[in-house]
Amino acid sequence: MSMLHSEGPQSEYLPPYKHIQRNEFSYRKHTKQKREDIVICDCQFNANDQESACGEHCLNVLTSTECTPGFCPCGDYCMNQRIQKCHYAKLIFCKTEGRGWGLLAGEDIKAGQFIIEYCGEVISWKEAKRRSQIYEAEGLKDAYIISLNAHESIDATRKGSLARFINHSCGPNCETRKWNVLGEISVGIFAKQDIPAGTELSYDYNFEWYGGTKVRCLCGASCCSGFLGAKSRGFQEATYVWEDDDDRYSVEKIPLYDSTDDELDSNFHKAIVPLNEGITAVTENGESLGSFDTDSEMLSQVLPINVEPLSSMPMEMERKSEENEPNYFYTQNAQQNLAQKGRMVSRIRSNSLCHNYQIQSSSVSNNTPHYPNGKLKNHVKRQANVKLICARLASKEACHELISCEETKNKAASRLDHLYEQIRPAIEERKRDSQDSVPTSAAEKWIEATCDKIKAEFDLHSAIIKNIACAARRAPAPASPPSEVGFENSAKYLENGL
Ligand SMILES: C[S@@+](CC[C@H](N)C(=O)[O-])C[C@H]1O[C@@H](n2cnc3c(N)ncnc32)[C@H](O)[C@@H]1O
Repeated sequence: MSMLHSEGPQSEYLPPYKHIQRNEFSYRKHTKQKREDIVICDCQFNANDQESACGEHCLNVLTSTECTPGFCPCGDYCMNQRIQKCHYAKLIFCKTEGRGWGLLAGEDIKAGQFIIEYCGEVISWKEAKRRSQIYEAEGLKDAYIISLNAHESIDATRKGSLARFINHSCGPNCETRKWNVLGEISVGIFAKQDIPAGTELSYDYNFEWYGGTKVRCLCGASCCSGFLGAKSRGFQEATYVWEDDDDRYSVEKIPLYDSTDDELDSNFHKAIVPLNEGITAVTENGESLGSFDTDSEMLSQVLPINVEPLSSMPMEMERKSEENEPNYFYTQNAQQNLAQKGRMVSRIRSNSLCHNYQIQSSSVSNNTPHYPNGKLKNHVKRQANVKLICARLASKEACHELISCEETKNKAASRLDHLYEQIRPAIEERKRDSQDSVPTSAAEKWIEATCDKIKAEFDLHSAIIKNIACAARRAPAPASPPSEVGFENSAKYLENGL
């Protein structure tokens, strides 16, 4: 691996990370795709028709599933293996003003085109929460944890692909989409619109904000919500800044950053830059600084970096380097201006919003209530605390009944979540075309599971009411166990009342 050093004050420090092009599974094994789970499409390669080899009509493409090599009838011509084969768009790595590092399109990108996979370590949701807190305590300002599904996240903080550098915008030109790739879900970054070369790439993080200092969003979009994560419920409940007639910019209580506090000592301005296959570093004059090993472990290179503030969004930049470079680092002239970034404990939700869909995971609710003035109600869906209720019930039988109802309800909820995860890629892929993209058989299963869950919730609540209400009525009488099962006669009573 060749190393380049710069002692000049014009370069800047980038915390090192390991560059990976596949998700790493640290807490569980990568799911091995079973033969019976492989769907073989009926496409046939026709040299005169580009779309024939797994284009948009391919059965697998329609369900956001990549074809499996060795099984696809189109063989090497199959165009539906972009994520697994890392068929990424050309990208330029750059320094932005106020938002740290970013990625630019290194070529014209078409609407709908796959750009790059968001790779990192696949970790459990619990671990993601734990790491977020550690990163915050360590003073890490940038958030790189993205949600993968209801139970897992991708952490690109220490290991990741170049997608980790794509910044947030409230009016983004890209979006995340989930794809089934060889038995696992992958998060791909796709263009929402045609993106000219040199434009900064961005997507809406849909931050799940749950603490830490609020960070002002510097995306520059006209529809900017003001802060990273401002649309998330956690943020709204904490600040009430998200109202219809909103005056969110006048919320004095929200601490903002003073960029002068964030300025680093200029002696420390070095670039330790991650490099991967096909990436070439260039100076602002387009002069190549060399190419680098493709399989380097810790991709840390020290490059001279000059930084220029980027004035407008989207950032149209002049390409100063040679054409036909696959990927490269772009360096710009300018003043040092370190990112005005804030600490936050947050996770980026990748496409977890279902927009107009009726189908949604059991834990998602679109019906967040508002007061008539548009202000968000502090709405927390209360869950019955069965343990607490049981602790106050004298009858073991009553406890068993409640616990069993709760188990049924939990099973129904996790079945619904599981089903939702299966159909989510199809829903999210085609969110603008309604949920017709979900196969009828899957939709039927989903409806059945939803009914089961509603019934289980109803059963639990009626069991609670039955046991508490009857017990309350009988409280003055000496305790006597019920003789028959039935609403009146099955009264299991509270020891002390609730
Ligand atoms: C996934 S990282 C993106 C890459 C990051 N800019 C870097 O230098 O590594 C996300 C972090 O970038 C910063 N960021 C991204 N978009 C931003 C925006 N629109 N406004 C302000 N900061 C932003 C925030 O610090 C955020 O936590």
